[in-house]
Amino acid sequence: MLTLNAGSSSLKFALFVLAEGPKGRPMPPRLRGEIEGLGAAVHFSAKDAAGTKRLDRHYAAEEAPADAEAALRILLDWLEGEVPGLTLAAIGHRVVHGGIHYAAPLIVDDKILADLKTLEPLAPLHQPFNLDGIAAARAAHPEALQIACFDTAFHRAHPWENDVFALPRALYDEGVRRYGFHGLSYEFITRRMRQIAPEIAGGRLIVAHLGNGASMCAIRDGVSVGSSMGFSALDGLPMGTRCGQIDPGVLLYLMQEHGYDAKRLTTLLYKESGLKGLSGITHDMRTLEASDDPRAAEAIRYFDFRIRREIGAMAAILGGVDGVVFTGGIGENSTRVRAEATAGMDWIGIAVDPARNAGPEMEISPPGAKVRVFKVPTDEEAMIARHVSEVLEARGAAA
Ligand SMILES: Nc1ncnc2c1ncn2[C@@H]1O[C@H](COP(=O)(O)OP(=O)(O)O)[C@@H](O)[C@H]1O
Ligand SMILES: CC(=O)OP(=O)(O)O
Ligand SMILES: [Mg+2]
Repeated sequence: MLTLNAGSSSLKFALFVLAEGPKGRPMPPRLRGEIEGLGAAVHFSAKDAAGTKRLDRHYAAEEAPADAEAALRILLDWLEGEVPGLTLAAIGHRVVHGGIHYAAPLIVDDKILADLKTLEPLAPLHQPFNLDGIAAARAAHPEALQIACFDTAFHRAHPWENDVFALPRALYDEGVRRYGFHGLSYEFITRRMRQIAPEIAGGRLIVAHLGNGASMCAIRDGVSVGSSMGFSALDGLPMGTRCGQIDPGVLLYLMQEHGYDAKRLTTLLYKESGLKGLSGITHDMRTLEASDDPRAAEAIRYFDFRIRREIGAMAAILGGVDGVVFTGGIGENSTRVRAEATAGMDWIGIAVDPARNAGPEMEISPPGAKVRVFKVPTDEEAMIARHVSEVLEARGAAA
């Protein structure tokens, strides 16, 4: 089984060997890796099950894949060389938007693919690549089932007040709702917290998935009750190139005074804003942290401020907080962001211990803290693999 996870700056994958027998859960991945830094400094790395590097390639700008589609072609070619004659039972895809109709993982046929295409305008940085990925994977591996796992699924049980915008009802009925994304990551973290901190895993958790796309989720008793992302993957926190929450009056102003149309607005909001727009340098947090340009520091300052603000909002949704979890490329790796995004939050019991924050342990709050704070690596690939196994098992049981 192969899993594919096209993010806005990366293509992550894992290749699993399915265990024998009808209850065969996937073994640890035989190969896993990512093509990351798309749009910046592209790097393709892969490891085998023993953790041995199989590939570690940095691309020069002129030969680098420009987007997830080009990255997928490189990945499929490389896999073919690595495992000649590879046959796959299933390819599990992260599909960012499932709309109103799709939540549970499912086998994709032409009708479903066409339905999912209608959601492309709601997630232009992801959905087209996710769906082109399904088509390309099907062409390369016609023997495999293509199984879609939706980023919106984990949030579908949102209470009504977190599912609506205060717009006329007909728009809600049409599907203009606050879906929320990064659901595979939140689902993984929810399960992982049962192992790491079972005492609070069923309590009130605030999870910050901070990658090139960034969102936060309020989780009570393992269920999403609030999300910072909404109808599209634009709302909430600022991101690599996306604006995050914005006054809709700004959009009206740009249309009226600057003649912006939908295409121009899409480019502005999805590709030119966020950390990239504010810094004028790059969307990439590593590069911003290494820069001494004051605009880089300002962009990070705004990012951290919005996380603090959202932590306050999530705590209000939950009526208090037992644990805060940082995950995603930035959440897992940036000591600075974790420190600054929790600075001055002692009033709510949230604090990060500087030595623990910089160290290898997952728990980073001071010993005995009222609110426990963690950095936990996410694994969307493992979550996709689990869902794919379940679909295959159900199919086997039905046959
Ligand atoms: N060591 C690090 N310190 C700070 N930021 C990092 C580090 N490693 C990765 N990042 C940042 O993580 C982001 C990518 O996160 P990731 O979750 O892989 O993105 P995607 O949304 O494409 O899935 C980039 O901004 C990258 O610079
Ligand atoms: C939904 C989203 O923004 O995903 P990613 O962070 O992987 O780009
Ligand atoms: Mg991602």
